[in-house]
Amino acid sequence: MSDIFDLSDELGPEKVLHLTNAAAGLKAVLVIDNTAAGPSIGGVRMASDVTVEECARLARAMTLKNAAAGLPHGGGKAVIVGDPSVPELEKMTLIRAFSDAIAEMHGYIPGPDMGTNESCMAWVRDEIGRAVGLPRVLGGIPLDEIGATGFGIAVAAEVAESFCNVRLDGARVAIQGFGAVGKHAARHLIHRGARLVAVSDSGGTVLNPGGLPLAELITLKDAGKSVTALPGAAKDPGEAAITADCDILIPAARPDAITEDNVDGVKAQLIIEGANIPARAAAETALHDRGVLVVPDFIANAGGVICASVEYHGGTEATAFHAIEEKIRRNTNEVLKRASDTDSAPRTVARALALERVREAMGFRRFT
Ligand SMILES: NC(=O)C1=CN([C@@H]2O[C@H](COP(=O)(O)OP(=O)(O)OC[C@H]3O[C@@H](n4cnc5c(N)ncnc54)[C@H](OP(=O)(O)O)[C@@H]3O)[C@@H](O)[C@H]2O)C=CC1
Ligand SMILES: O=C(O)CCC(=O)C(=O)O
Repeated sequence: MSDIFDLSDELGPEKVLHLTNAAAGLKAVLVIDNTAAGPSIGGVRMASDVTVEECARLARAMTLKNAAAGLPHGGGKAVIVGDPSVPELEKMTLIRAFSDAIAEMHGYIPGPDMGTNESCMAWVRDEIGRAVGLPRVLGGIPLDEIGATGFGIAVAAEVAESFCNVRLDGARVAIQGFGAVGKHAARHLIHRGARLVAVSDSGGTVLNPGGLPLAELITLKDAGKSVTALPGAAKDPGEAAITADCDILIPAARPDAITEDNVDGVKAQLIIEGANIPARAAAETALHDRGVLVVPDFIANAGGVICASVEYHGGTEATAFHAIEEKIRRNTNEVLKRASDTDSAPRTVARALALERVREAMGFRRFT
């Protein structure tokens, strides 16, 4: 970064905080991007190689996502440097130290993201009194456990059927990342007639053109194993899910999974972005130019934050699913229709729609 304000533009970030606590081994970053529409909501990511830039890009994605979904919340995100699979006591210490460090940052409401879950959010709430994606016993709606985002992905895919040549019934689906988003997206797409042909996690990829067994894959993950432990499937140690022979690709892991280097190998005709910022801009442009329909992250994966917002405002699980279905169906349809009418990339249209809402909200502030 050549200038410390390189990350800034007219929207934000409002705050970029480095949080450290040597005694607890804490190294974390919080980015509150924009709070014009209300206090920011966004997940807490725990991974060994997270950066300030990744956090800022994710926080901006939340600003756009929350605005596109019409939520009374701005965007923020936090990252904690660390291995999410450390023993529970170690993880709890880190999460509690992180919570303590953000206690006064009332413009940020933490939720779960990669490497954190409902229990982590319970520890955050215990420390500072605010968090979403809480366990049921605390009155929360455990958004990862119920698969709020995966459900929204399937709704987006259903809408996308009308804008491309892919039919969910019989479609071959490849999923990168088999965590909270990936496995529930798989479940809901299979329910709609699709066949899972490739799945990956950090251990590698398993492939079977005849279909992979969802229940067995989930059992392996629940037992702390990699999907590559599945017997009887072809295996690849790397990122073969991205270039697998399939009709629908769901990237549901880390940012920048689809790049200029692998985009030519992508065979899917429809990509529903489950992860945040899973494709480099140039790669997404190349896909659009080739006629591949890409439903952008902040439209397709809004299920989690819609659920989080419903929880924060006292709603029920049933209300959350209703809101996810209604908002994602309407937004995906609006974005894909406008994109088709104007021959534009869906992301261009979606961004304009979200920015319009953020700017309108900013117009009500004393300092806009
Ligand atoms: N949870 C939610 O509601 C939402 C999540 N998202 C985004 O979706 C993505 C996934 O989140 P979530 O499912 O919650 O995270 P989880 O931590 O539950 O799962 C992440 C999955 O990705 C896998 N993974 C990590 N690195 C790689 C890699 N290089 N190649 C393939 N797989 C990999 C992990 O493997 P392993 O199991 O081996 O660790 C794990 O299966 C993130 O980008 C997140 O920001 C977006 C909206 C909402
Ligand atoms: O607040 C949450 O945990 C869910 C929202 C989120 O982080 C996301 O959509 O990426």
